[in-house]
Amino acid sequence: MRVLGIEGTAWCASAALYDAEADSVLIESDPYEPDSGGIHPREAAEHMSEAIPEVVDAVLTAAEAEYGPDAIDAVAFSRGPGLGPCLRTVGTAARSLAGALDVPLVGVNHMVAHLEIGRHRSGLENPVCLNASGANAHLLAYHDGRYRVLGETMDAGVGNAIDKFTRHVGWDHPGGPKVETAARRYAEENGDPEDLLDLPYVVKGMDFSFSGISSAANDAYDDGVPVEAICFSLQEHVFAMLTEVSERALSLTGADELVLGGGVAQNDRLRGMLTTMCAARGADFHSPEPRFLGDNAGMIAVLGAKMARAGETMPVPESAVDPNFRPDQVPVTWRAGDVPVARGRGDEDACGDGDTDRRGAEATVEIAAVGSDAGAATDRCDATARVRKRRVPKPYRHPELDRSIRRDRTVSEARLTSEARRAGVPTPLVYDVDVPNATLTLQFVGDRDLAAALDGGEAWTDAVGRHLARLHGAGIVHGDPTTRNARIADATGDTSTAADRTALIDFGLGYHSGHVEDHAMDLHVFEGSVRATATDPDPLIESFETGYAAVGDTAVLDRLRDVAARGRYR
Ligand SMILES: C[C@@H](O)[C@H](NC(=O)OP(=O)(O)OC[C@H]1O[C@@H](n2cnc3c(N)ncnc32)[C@H](O)[C@@H]1O)C(=O)O
Ligand SMILES: Nc1ncnc2c1ncn2[C@@H]1O[C@H](COP(=O)(O)OP(=O)(O)OP(=O)(O)O)[C@@H](O)[C@H]1O
Ligand SMILES: [Fe+2]
Repeated sequence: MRVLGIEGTAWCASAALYDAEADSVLIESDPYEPDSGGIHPREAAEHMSEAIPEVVDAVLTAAEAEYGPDAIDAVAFSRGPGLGPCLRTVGTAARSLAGALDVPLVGVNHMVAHLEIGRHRSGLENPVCLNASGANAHLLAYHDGRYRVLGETMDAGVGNAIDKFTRHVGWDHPGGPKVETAARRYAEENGDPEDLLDLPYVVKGMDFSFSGISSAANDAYDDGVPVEAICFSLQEHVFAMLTEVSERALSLTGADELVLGGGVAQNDRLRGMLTTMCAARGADFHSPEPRFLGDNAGMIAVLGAKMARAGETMPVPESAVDPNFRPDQVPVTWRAGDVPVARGRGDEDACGDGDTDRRGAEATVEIAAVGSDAGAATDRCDATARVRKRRVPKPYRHPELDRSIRRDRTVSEARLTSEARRAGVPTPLVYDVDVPNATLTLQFVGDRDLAAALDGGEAWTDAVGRHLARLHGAGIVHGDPTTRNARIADATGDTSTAADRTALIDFGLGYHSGHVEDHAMDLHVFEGSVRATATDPDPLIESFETGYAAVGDTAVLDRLRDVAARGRYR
């Protein structure tokens, strides 16, 4: 099968020919380069009108020269997300070409194409995918016929966040490559600088935010901080955030493969951090070659071929473009029969057979009976046992950022675990806090992570809802309430209520806030983790919300709807 792909969601007018038998890809692209500032939608659309026919013509001519008049078996195009006027130009071109050639039409989701190209090029079967592009940033994993969004930016796309800073300092679009060059020069000239600017580092579960860091970088520039120093710190913070959430996604799903995609994936420092993180976890990492990273029609043609083969062609009347097309709206029929990536790791038995070590995304956890050395094998996993949780240094992170993150999270985890307990939320007792070693000694709670008991676990999710409501009532935000950060006791024969046998752990991302928005974000994180790992998430989410409503403020549930709707691409 040979597919002609067309891309033109924002800046890159591109056409490609994918020959599936030979696995070869020919790409012709013509980028729009704004004279000043960022992308102007009207200018971008004008560029598409001129450039799309030219790149399509070039590819079609080359195809027919090589394969004759029947060179093309299908036409694939980017249906969204992207800028409406650009998408419409591409859609019109694709429809008329499919009509003229009398071949089927395939409407491709641009974000799914960014991730599928990594899977295709690497041969990795079931990876977690980090899309780091201009207008987007999200983590995706295949589960039950869809790519689920495990985490995403709460505001700007990662490239746009960087470009916002370069516009402020008067650099041409795109700014990302210039920041990379300036940061590299700064590192070389200063011999791996020890100091970093103190910029916002915001992760909430597997979601993250860039709006604060763009503004802080602009302010630093206005205050006279050298621009290269800002570029260096900006990269260290932004890419560490993306690497941290990727590690959380691997940990939550139990996956051991990661692929990277999108224009920002061309950045060496980002690729370096992800390589280091994956190596430390024993996971495989792949990032395709640069021509498949920034927007390009090659990835559209490759996914188009997979979709066409699975019968995912569309009649012209149904082929309208969609500027807000989300990756999780796409039925992933070309992977039918694949096992879900989200296996859930919580089914490891933390108490059995001397399995005393656990490894989360951030910390190593050792379990020990009282009186024995932490780390020694034990069968005493009851409430008298202790866990020693140590936040290990992360070699991918700049050492100063790493130190401050581990210290701050250790301190807040100790404080908030105790405060939550005083507010009536079951949490472990805190026995010891060793700040220099980022180590906590905590009471052992529960028998299993909730992640391992989700099937039919409505009573447990109801309990988590109640506990979060009580926590929020006390002005505390958990910050990372996933199914791996709730422990349940179901093997004790205990007849007390599920709420009494459900405990919250891991308050390291917690903080004080009475804001409805912050409380709603906690609910959003929990529901995201249920959706990512449960076979049948809806009843679990329903009972979670019922539990929350029974104890807490229903305005938070109303705001949750807004938070979920806002996690759409701007
Ligand atoms: C919807 C679609 O139109 C959009 N496309 C898009 O954002 O273009 P993409 O090619 O994936 O990414 C462009 C971004 O990638 C950044 N970029 C390119 N090279 C970079 C580098 N070496 N370091 C950092 N950022 C880089 C640019 O600054 C720009 O913000 C998307 O995929 O979100
Ligand atoms: N107090 C505790 N009682 C029983 N088990 C615990 C306790 N603390 C941690 N664990 C176990 O260790 C695992 C990792 O701990 P924790 O979540 O605190 O670390 P983490 O590195 O932040 O992990 P993650 O990224 O998975 O949230 C938990 O999922 C749980 O199984
Ligand atoms: Fe893109």
